[in-house]
Amino acid sequence: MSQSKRATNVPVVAVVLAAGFGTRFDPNNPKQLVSVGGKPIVCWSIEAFEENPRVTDIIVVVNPTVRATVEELIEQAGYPKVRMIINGGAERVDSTAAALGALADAGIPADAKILIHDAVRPFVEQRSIDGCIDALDELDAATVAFASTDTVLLTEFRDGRKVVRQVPDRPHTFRAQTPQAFRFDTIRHAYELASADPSFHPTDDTRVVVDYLPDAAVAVVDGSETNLKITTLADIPTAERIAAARLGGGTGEPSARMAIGPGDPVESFGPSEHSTMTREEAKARMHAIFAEAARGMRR
Ligand SMILES: Nc1ccn([C@@H]2O[C@H](COP(=O)(O)OP(=O)(O)OP(=O)(O)O)[C@@H](O)[C@H]2O)c(=O)n1
Ligand SMILES: C[C@](O)(CO)[C@H](O)COP(=O)(O)O
Repeated sequence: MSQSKRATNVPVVAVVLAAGFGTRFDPNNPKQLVSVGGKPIVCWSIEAFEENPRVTDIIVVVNPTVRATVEELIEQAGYPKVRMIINGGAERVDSTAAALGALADAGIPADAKILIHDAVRPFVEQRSIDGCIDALDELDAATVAFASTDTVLLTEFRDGRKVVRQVPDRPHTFRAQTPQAFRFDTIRHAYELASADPSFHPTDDTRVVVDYLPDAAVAVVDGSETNLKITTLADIPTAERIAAARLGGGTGEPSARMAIGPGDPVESFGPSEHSTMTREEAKARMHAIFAEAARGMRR
């Protein structure tokens, strides 16, 4: 655990991955744009990080299908921490790689804390976000996860049919959730190593670290049943129930806390988790710092 020397007062950047095509949901109705509780799913996810005072910056990863709408939603809401919207790639891993490239181009410090989140997990708890940020003071990687209540079966194909290969002890099995959090240099290094392997198609970022940096322990941070990933249409009624509970019978409109005015101070990009800037200053800083990355994102 040589991480004890790592700085704690560093930028905390949330990467919201919204570049998927929702093939299991409805490819003609991008799930990240679907409203639950009257609010688009991608907005719930962005707001989870806007509302956490320790998160300094947010970047949103999109695909061409949703780009214009996501841009409009962000513009309308005026999310002050959103620094850039970049194009993702064909698979989730490509979208993460695009975000890491943009952050490198922007000169993000090596020890920055990067929280990578599925846009389609709209109800992540603040305690899980905080847990990730705290865990990175101890280890270079962390994932939110929820203990499995079912026994998990590892399977394989044998003689043309699927059979059980192994039954791990249930107390050791967890369902991976997001955010998954890393020191920037750790996840960059893992992705560099993985990029040399064209047959590697991980569905999450933790696996990239586990497979390519086996010495880097990944902390497990408490998730929740409500940190649901909206995968198919069948998840929508559950999502509506969670949204209703969150909104406490309200309208589903963004909370007063989100209605940040142009001159209001906000927690913003900087070397500190505690620095404040006005929205204009934050935007100006964004343009300066991310100019290079912005050119790359429009490739
Ligand atoms: N090329 C991709 C694929 C996925 N994602 C994001 O990764 C998260 C988790 O992915 P998943 O639920 O699998 O979403 P989709 O890839 O959209 O769904 P499907 O696999 O059914 O196509 C989502 O927020 C999705 O937008 C992404 O940014 N870029
Ligand atoms: C990252 C993830 O949310 C962890 O549960 C998940 O792996 C993402 O996508 P999937 O393709 O639906 O597994």
